[in-house]
Amino acid sequence: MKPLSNSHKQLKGTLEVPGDKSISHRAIMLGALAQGETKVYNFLHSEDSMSTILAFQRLGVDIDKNNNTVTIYGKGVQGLSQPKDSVNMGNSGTTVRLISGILAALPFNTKLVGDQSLSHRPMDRIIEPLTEMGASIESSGGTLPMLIRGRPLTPIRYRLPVDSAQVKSAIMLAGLLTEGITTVLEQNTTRDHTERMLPIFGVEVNRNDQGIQLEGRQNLASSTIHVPGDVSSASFWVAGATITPGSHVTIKNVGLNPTRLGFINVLKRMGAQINTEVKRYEGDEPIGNISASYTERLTPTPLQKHEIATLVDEVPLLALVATQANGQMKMKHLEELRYKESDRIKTTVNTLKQFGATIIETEDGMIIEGKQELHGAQVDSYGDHRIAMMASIASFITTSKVTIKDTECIRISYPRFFEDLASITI
Ligand SMILES: O=C(O)C1=C[C@@H](OP(=O)(O)O)[C@@H](O)[C@H](O)C1
Ligand SMILES: C=C(OP(=O)(O)O)C(=O)O
Repeated sequence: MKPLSNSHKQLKGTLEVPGDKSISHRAIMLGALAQGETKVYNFLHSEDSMSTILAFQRLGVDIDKNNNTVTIYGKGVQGLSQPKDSVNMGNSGTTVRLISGILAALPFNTKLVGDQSLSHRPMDRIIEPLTEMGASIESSGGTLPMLIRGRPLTPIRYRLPVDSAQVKSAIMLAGLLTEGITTVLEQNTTRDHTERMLPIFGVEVNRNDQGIQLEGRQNLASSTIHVPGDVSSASFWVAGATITPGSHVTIKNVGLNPTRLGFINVLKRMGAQINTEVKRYEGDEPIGNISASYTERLTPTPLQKHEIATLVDEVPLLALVATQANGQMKMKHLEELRYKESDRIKTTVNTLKQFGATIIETEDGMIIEGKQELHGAQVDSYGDHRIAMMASIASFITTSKVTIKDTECIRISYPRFFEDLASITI
């Protein structure tokens, strides 16, 4: 139980958020496939990113972690070997989906398992294209546990039926270990960290109207990765400052990759006072600062289908912000939210309803009435880190105390969330 009494308090100050989760996962994976020593700086120390380190250690790769600096002693693709036991993916969808692309093409068998939430999430979205490449994957009902019998694959040209960077990356990683050219076509742009990081390890990736193409069996050279701050973590402070009177926050050294900026773009469209400034590049990733100030008048705006993937993890927060906009906000095209750590359409609607919001669930989204005064309540995190953090931010605008059941799950992506919150609460 976490009690939060933040009514009449403000968010003020400057902070840095921990390293990007998506980039941290990918740095471990590509470092493990490369030949030689790869250093990863500002690695996200969290349960999800640890699931990736532990998985590659189980596959025979030596990895040292010293605070937020990780050293991977890659021995090339040959450095990976059959694990003695099943490998636990914990709560991490990114770990299981990306690693499956690698394991499908390697000459040994691996059984992947996960926690209760992950065991309910759909894996058919990767089983289907990988099977088309010739993979042998056993799973009952398209969920974990999954037995992957690795073998040589054939390349494919695949049009993604869902806007998912995890599916795209799984196919690219399988293609990387497969003779020939693999092509992935997207309906809408999803986060492109895999495409941006592969060239840093010496792999050529072509991106044009023909899709994303890569030639398999290219050797990866070891590299150095500096992970930017996670813009999804920064979004909690951006949302908090935008809706809480008197607030102003600046988040420094955060990733500003355009495929991740949907939440900030939608907030700006609603009239929010937010500035972003790219200061430098690390590898091919833009890094800079974000500042956000309280905005009294926010105007609702419809969400476009093509922008959903660029804000997919920020929807619970966007719904909270929408309760403070002047009018009704309809959010559609959100069916992917049903397949996250919780059914985030349901859990967002239930949580905001408990705070007194007028909000209804629709098949593919929600309709939110604004502007509403919210009151305190005791709410459940549903074991979902993003719901727990959204409810914590809500405590700044509720008229009374918010208590959140099970905030342990925040360790999945942002272990020092409450320390950072305290540092900018006045
Ligand atoms: O590729 C990634 O690192 C991620 C992709 C997204 O999932 P989908 O690919 O399922 O949309 C996102 O929700 C997740 O937090 C991280
Ligand atoms: C959906 C998320 O992550 P994953 O799919 O990796 O579990 C998330 O972090 O919100």
